[in-house]
Amino acid sequence: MSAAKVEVRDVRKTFGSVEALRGASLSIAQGEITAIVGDNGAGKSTLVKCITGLIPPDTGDILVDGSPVHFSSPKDARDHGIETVYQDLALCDQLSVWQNLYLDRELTRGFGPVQFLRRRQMRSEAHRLVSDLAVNVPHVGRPVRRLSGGQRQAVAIARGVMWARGMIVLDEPTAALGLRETAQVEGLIRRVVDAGQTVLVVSHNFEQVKRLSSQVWVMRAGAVVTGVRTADVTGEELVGLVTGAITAV
Ligand SMILES: Nc1ncnc2c1ncn2[C@@H]1O[C@H](COP(=O)(O)OP(=O)(O)OP(=O)(O)O)[C@@H](O)[C@H]1O
Repeated sequence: MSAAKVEVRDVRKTFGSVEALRGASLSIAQGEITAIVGDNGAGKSTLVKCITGLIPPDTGDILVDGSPVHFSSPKDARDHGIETVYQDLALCDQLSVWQNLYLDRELTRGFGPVQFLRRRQMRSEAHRLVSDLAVNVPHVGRPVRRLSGGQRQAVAIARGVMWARGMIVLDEPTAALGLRETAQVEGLIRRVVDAGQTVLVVSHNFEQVKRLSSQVWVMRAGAVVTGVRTADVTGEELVGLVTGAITAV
């Protein structure tokens, strides 16, 4: 299945007495970069976790390409074409770039219990992907621990591109990066969309949201309070929408 288009309708989630989501709704358009912004505690991570199968909503619907889905694990979301790049990146430091790209999804050949890794094929396909996306890594055989923060983020995104069949979710993709590496990762995110994927990005960086996204949803106190085309809003207005100083543009 592919996840070209995702819709969230009236999703609620409570943790004990905390209402993390109190009826959140939004839509994610195919082939675009959609951003979610909001202050600390607004519910962004919780909403993203519901979309990516990490936690189930209490009530409400998530629709993938128009059909309701019920994810009980990230694997369910992946089976629907949704790949997630979490802030911790989930890379294995001692393994190489290509081994990380195939982590837990290694290509094998053989019969029954006797399986061999297709190392050469994985390495060459990893090399092709990294070249096609112009990922800035020295070579795919290099251990990930020897890469910079930006290069590690790029490897994690490339892994998402490799396995996604429709949508990639990026949680604060450049939070830990300097200016130059941020620019490189933003370039990569644009190429992900050029390669036909849909991107959902959570970011605290309003300038980045302005540079990257076509649509932005604003969350406040567990609800999605407004959605605008990014071109129609200034950075200042975005800040106002997030804080509640303004309610519409
Ligand atoms: N596992 C949990 N147990 C209890 N409360 C939680 C849990 N996860 C989130 N919350 C609460 O739900 C609310 C929304 O949190 P969430 O992490 O979704 O916000 P956020 O917008 O992603 O914030 P931030 O930008 O700080 O990451 C907060 O009040 C938070 O404390």
